[in-house]
Amino acid sequence: MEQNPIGSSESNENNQSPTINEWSYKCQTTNNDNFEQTLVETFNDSSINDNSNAGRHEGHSDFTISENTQNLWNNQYESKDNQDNKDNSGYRRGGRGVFNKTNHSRSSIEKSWGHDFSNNFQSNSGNTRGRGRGRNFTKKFNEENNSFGDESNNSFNNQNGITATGYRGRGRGGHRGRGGRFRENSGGFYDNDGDGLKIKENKHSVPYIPPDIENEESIAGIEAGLNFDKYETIEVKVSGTDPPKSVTSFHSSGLQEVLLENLSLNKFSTSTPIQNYSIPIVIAGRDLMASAQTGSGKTAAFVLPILHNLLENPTSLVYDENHCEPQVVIMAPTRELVVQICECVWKFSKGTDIRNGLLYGGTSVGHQKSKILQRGVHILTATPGRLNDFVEKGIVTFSSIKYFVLDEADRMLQMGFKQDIERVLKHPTMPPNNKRQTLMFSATFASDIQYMAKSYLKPDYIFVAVGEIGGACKDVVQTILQVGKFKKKETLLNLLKEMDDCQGTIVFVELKRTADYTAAYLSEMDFPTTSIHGDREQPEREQALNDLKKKKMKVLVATAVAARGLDIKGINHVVNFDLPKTIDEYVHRIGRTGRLGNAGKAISFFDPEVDGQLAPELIRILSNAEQEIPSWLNDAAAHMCATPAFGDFNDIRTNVEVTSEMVATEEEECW
Ligand SMILES: Nc1ncnc2c1ncn2[C@@H]1O[C@H](COP(=O)(O)OP(=O)(O)OP(=O)(O)O)[C@@H](O)[C@H]1O
Repeated sequence: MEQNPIGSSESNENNQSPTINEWSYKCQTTNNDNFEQTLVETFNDSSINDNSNAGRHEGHSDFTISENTQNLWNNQYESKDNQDNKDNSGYRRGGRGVFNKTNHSRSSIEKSWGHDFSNNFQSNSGNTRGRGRGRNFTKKFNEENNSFGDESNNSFNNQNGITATGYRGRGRGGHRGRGGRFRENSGGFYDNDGDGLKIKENKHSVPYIPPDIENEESIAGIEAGLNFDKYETIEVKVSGTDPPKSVTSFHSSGLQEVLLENLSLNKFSTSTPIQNYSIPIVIAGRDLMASAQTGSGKTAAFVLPILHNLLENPTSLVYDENHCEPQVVIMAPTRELVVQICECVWKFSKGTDIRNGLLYGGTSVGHQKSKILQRGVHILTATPGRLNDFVEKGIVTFSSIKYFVLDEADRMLQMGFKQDIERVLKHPTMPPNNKRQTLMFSATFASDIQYMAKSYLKPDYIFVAVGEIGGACKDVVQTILQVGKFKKKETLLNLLKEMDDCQGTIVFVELKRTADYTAAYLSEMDFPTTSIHGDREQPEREQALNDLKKKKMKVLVATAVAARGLDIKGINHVVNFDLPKTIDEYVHRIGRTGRLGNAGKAISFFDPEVDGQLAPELIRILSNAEQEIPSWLNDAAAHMCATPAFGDFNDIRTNVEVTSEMVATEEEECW
């Protein structure tokens, strides 16, 4: 097994000798002066040894580590500011952060700081420059083993310019036995996670090791809702020569017994139309382009027949200490989505010899490399940037490929990803399309993308469309409100207040900083809120989703990064605080609710000054999904159609003044 890390930045996590009593702090400004101040403090407190993953940050030192581990938490810390901030969300206002030891109980701190206090310490207050005396105690105390061992990330982030970064100690209290984590935030450092991103603030230099897929419970899917039976009534169109006949159930599909057992373990009793059509097509060895509405089970529709075929015709895995040859590559546009797909593969391949691998950015290259090289992988699920990184290094080659799958295929073939997909498909080791099976799935498939996608498929590929291609899920009640930009905040707040319970709400915004501000604002208004966007570090992104899943947070504010594919139980509302640029994106966003026959609600703020060009398409989507169309929207659409510029649909926001740093660019968001 390959033990050596790739790249120098990983050396920290592989250094076996703990830096027991040594703590290094860097307080760096993120402004252009490149001011850097490094504070190095050495503590000789032997009691720290056992829990030396604990770390801390401070702008100015008025903090001392207590005498022993127990005292560390017995003498609790409290933020004076916290009383005012009422922050339960991981978002914090005010940058003073003077934390004093008090005799408060730990639980009171957890309560007042929120679960995420050490994970995401951010000042959003705008007038705290120079006063950044806060510090972040970076490890929560684990009462079970008397040590510090959570996944917090050593960050103190004052948005006014000072960012303290910490070198987490290493030792026995660690995160799965590895060492600490180092965060650079000065703007002058390259990360080495291979996800293709350039210098980016707020990224770990020593990458994150994500948790392994844990258990069935943690990845349990959504349960079928009352409208599940309506799937039967949806019209299905199939084109292509001699398409294999569809089936009517999992049992009649001829899937291997072990897969049927796993289906029943996962409460998949009735198959959905896309599964009924895709399973026989893939089993028969045909290429497939398939479209079906959001939340209707497309993932299982490709995972199950692939697993079946691998089990029916097993071939030896090729791998050694330097490289591996997956037999299946599944690609998807976002990190969180590839994790989810891999979980699906994992739960259906249980009890078989199928080995799964996962590659995505924002995580440790060394860890992922050692994982896939340890035992080889049949099925590799990956984001494009990280996969190409591994391909360029020769760690992954494609000579054994039997299946190539693009989930969210239309997105994968658009700008930002297309080149990466081509690099994979044109790799010298990749079998040509007549020597592999290629499968493409999405809820949306614009005709130009379909046309482009054809070139990657065998000429006799099958096209399956369940319902309207690109249509919205009819189980989502869509409401469009006319809201100008200055009224959005207030309208959002009122909406949340009017809900019986806003648990499970995703608020979509266009800009990363809007995501931060909105999340901070809602937190202050007593709605536990977290956020996900491209500037958040990977552990924070995963934490945000977990917090929503586990109902620690009620609201998730998200950019495009969460628009596609994410399957989270209990999402009852989607709010488009900002409408997206394209109607397809709208369909995917509102599809985060109303999944698998469950009811959902989507409320969108339509700002006539910005969203006008979306009106005609919005009306089409609403009308096809049998939704109410406000008369003012008809007027807006009529006005737009009369405007000569109409038709330049992908360019609807060119009149908005935004700088490149403000925009959550698709590439950045989706990798
Ligand atoms: N036949 C089934 N029986 C029970 N649950 C199912 C079935 N098929 C899928 N599911 C569950 O339904 C949910 C939605 O499935 P999935 O995420 O594959 O939808 P999708 O069509 O890919 O959606 P999107 O277009 O948003 O990516 C998941 O929680 C999945 O576990």
